Amino acid sequence: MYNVVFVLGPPGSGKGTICSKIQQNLGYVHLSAGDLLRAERERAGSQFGALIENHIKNGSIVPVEITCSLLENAMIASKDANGFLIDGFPRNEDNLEGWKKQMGGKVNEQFVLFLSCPVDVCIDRCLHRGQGRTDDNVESLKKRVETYNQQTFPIIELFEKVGMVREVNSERPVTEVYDDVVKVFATANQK
Ligand SMILES: Nc1ncnc2c1ncn2[C@@H]1O[C@H](COP(=O)(O)OP(=O)(O)OP(=O)(O)O)[C@@H](O)[C@H]1O
Ligand SMILES: Nc1ccn([C@@H]2O[C@H](COP(=O)(O)O)[C@@H](O)[C@H]2O)c(=O)n1
Ligand SMILES: [Mg+2]
Repeated sequence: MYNVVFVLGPPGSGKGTICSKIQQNLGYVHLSAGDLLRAERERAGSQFGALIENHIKNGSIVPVEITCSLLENAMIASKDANGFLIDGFPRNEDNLEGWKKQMGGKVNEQFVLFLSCPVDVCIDRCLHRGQGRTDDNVESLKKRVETYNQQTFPIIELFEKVGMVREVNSERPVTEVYDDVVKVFATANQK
């Protein structure tokens, strides 16, 4: 059974940055739902390229059947990992229900790492990220934040109700954020 940690937080809260450090040091494999969708968008012959780009530009959420299959295929391709960091998923009810349907019984969900950071700081980070993302502009960011507030935060609250959320304030320098995240993993893995 795969160990899974969901990593959630507003756009630009530092999910990818922290996940890549955990991957380097703790042996978890980092799977970013957004990165997998961007790779599928670029894949020659994909039937989903235009649909994915439309959702990404509008900050809306791609149907779970597409995203969950990309995640499961990536997990199968790294089946010897200690565990997986599922970055940016589940983002809404459709994601959560689809995941349960497709992955229920196949995974051990350890906890949800919630990187909390004020939205104005997050937006500023995205606008200065310099990766040429088609959604790092003021118009798309407004929509992404709205989607986060209306659809993703309620999912975090659902996980909170069942005691699965570990919140780390990611407004601080990366080294400080990472130190706290390592403590969260140490506690979870000593059980
Ligand atoms: N703690 C931090 N302090 C300052 N800058 C940070 C911090 N964490 C990440 N950054 C920077 O902010 C930008 C966004 O970080 P990152 O891509 O990790 O966020 P994300 O949560 O994955 O965003 P998205 O949801 O848009 O994919 C990057 O340029 C990154 O270098
Ligand atoms: N579960 C998800 C995750 C992402 N998306 C789409 O990708 C965009 C970028 O995601 P990042 O995590 O890389 O910021 C996001 O705004 C969505 O359009 C998705 O549909 N479902
Ligand atoms: Mg990211």
